[in-house]
Amino acid sequence: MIESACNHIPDEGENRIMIQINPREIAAQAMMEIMEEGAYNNMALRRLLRQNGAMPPKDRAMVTEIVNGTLRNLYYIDHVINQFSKTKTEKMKPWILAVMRTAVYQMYFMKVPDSAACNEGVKLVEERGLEPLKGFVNGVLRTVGREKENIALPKKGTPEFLHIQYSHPLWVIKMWTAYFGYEETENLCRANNCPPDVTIRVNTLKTKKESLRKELEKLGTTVTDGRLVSSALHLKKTADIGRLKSFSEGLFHVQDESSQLAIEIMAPKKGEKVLDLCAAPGGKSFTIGERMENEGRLVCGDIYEHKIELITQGAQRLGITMIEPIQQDATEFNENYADAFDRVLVDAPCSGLGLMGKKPDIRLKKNGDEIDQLVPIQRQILENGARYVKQGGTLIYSTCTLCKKENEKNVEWFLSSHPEFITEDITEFLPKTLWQETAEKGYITLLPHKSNTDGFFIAKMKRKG
Ligand SMILES: C[S@@+](CC[C@H](N)C(=O)[O-])C[C@H]1O[C@@H](n2cnc3c(N)ncnc32)[C@H](O)[C@@H]1O
Repeated sequence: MIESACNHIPDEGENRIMIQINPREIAAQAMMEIMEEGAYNNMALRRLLRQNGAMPPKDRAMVTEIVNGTLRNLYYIDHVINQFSKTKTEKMKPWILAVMRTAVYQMYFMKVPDSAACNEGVKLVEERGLEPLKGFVNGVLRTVGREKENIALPKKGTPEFLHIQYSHPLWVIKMWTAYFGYEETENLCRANNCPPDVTIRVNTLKTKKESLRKELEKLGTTVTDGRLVSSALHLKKTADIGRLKSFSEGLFHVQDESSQLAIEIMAPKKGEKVLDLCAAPGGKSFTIGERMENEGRLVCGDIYEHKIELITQGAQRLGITMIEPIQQDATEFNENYADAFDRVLVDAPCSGLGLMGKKPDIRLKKNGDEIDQLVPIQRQILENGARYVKQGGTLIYSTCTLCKKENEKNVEWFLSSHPEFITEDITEFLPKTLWQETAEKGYITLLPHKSNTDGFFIAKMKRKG
């Protein structure tokens, strides 16, 4: 038999060539793809970690920490580099910039000795054939290491200070200080810079919270209860979630408590007819299906065909058979749905500014222009969604953004043009710590530093009977 390279299993003790994968190189590569090629942070990371699957867990964790941390602190890091480098960051070669940024992150935010971060950075420059720039990188990084305590920052109390100190886009800081005030904005930005827990929703169709908790704890994961919703668990020190047996068995799905709360407020019931108009990748649909005990009708639409597959796969894993995934553009009216649903969810496409803690690359990829394009789409989807609600039925509007134009203003606009809808007091669904005056008026804005969730907006409206 001819033995192929694929089925040859080496004997014990047979010499094997071990290829060392350098986690710092993988991190810099991810940064280059995210910043230069516009790759999504989580996708670039996932792909590079998969391609370098031989890396031990400790190194995988290091790559993730360097990439997420560098993105989370990018404006600050660039501010530091630009203070000590004659060539400014926008003029640097992409690889040099990726190496410098990740090295400064290690020096300033991880407990990596300056000399190690600097030497490793210089090695990465050499290995990519950029030898002539070794001296430059070495010089800037050593100065950056020496001058840690002497970083000049914009004046405290200005938007520019928050922009650099907490690495959030200046336009967002200006918008938030106008909405929430300076102090609240500072607290919000600070909370966005703390690496978030992984939050999951227990699949109540398949298991109980306590038995899942025990299973996860056995693997060394630290598990704590949700703060807003009883079916939520927070996980720390968890391995790659997707590889857990409990995940493949469909005992939970990953979902922030803000999204779980939106469905608590929606309060779907067993046997009802429910429509989720912007459903992919399916998180809220899954929670709805579980709450409905898999009985009734649950139509889940999204405009993108490839995303429909995510809903189908997730529902299969979780054992939610009632879900009817469908590709459709929610801005177009569907006559078949008119007055047909007890509850309709419009979890609208939005600017995502509430996700800056979890997805730090959002800070770097938006400039605010998209907001004016999103508002008419959100309104059109709301307009159609309203027509699908039965008399006496419920309409939920939610977004994962902190932007009045997309949130409160849209609800105000909707109510002013739809006298057949009224808002519903949602206080009963909120823990006391989250009570806000607006809850009585039917809506709530979740701020990460107050609710320990993503930034999120939920409004509940009822069609008069
Ligand atoms: C905020 S995400 C929804 C998240 C989802 N509800 C969940 O909990 O997993 C918004 C979704 O709206 C979809 N979308 C954007 N424009 C749409 C449209 N015109 N019609 C339907 N879906 C749309 C996007 O593809 C995206 O998946």
